Amino acid sequence: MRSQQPVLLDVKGLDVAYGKAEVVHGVDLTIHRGEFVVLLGRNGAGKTTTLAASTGLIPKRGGRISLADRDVTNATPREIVAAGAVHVLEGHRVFTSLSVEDNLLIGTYARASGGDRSKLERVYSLFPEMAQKRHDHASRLSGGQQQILAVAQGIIGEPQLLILDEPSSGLAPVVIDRILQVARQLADEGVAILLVEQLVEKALNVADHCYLMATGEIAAQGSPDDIRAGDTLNRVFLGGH
Ligand SMILES: Nc1ncnc2c1ncn2[C@@H]1O[C@H](COP(=O)(O)OP(=O)(O)OP(=O)(O)O)[C@@H](O)[C@H]1O
Repeated sequence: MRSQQPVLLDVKGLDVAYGKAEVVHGVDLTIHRGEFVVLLGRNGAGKTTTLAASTGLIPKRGGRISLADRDVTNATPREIVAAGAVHVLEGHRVFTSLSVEDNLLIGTYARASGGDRSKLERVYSLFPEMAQKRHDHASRLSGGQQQILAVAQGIIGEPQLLILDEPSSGLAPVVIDRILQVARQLADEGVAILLVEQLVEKALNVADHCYLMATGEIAAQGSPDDIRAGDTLNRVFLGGH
């Protein structure tokens, strides 16, 4: 059964176009408080575009978006962050000329807790390797470590909704598992998670609810078990939908 918590993010009838090419058509997507939602689909299905339009990063052609009972359809990315949603972008890189710790502190400025050092310890306990490297320049981190730092930068702002666009890309399997585990832990603590992920089975293992996207539309939704049970996964990933 789907979460009974109140709806946190409500996307209705979202249409997005790049120039004349409409790539997202009539997408409806809801996330409840503390729910872990995964958005799956083949390359080019429109997942990243859906996230970016939902957080005000790219313009919408149509649709309405509400976040924590506020209409944020026309809100700027900054207003969306202030309303409680932090979006960690695909392939996000950090400020390489700053230390790990300064990069994290920037994350606290995203929300009202700006500059609050007390938030650092929590993130260091989730990602101990960041604690070890707290005084290193982010340029000295590997690509994978920078990716973890980007996720940590999102978490430290204590969002109500954390949006993660392919946080696993380029990471070793063991690191991917850790990031997904941390995201699951946050959801258990009441933070809603919206994850876009190519690693279908790993994502289904941690999510509460799944949306499958194909050619700019929601092709199916359900619990991970529902999604595994039907032929929808094959249809969306292998078929020509
Ligand atoms: N800036 C852009 N300008 C024009 N077309 C774009 C732009 N970004 C994405 N597209 C096109 O929009 C469609 C949806 O892309 P999008 O990146 O949202 O898909 P995706 O499901 O996130 O794929 P991936 O898993 O590869 O990131 C694709 O056909 C893509 O080529």
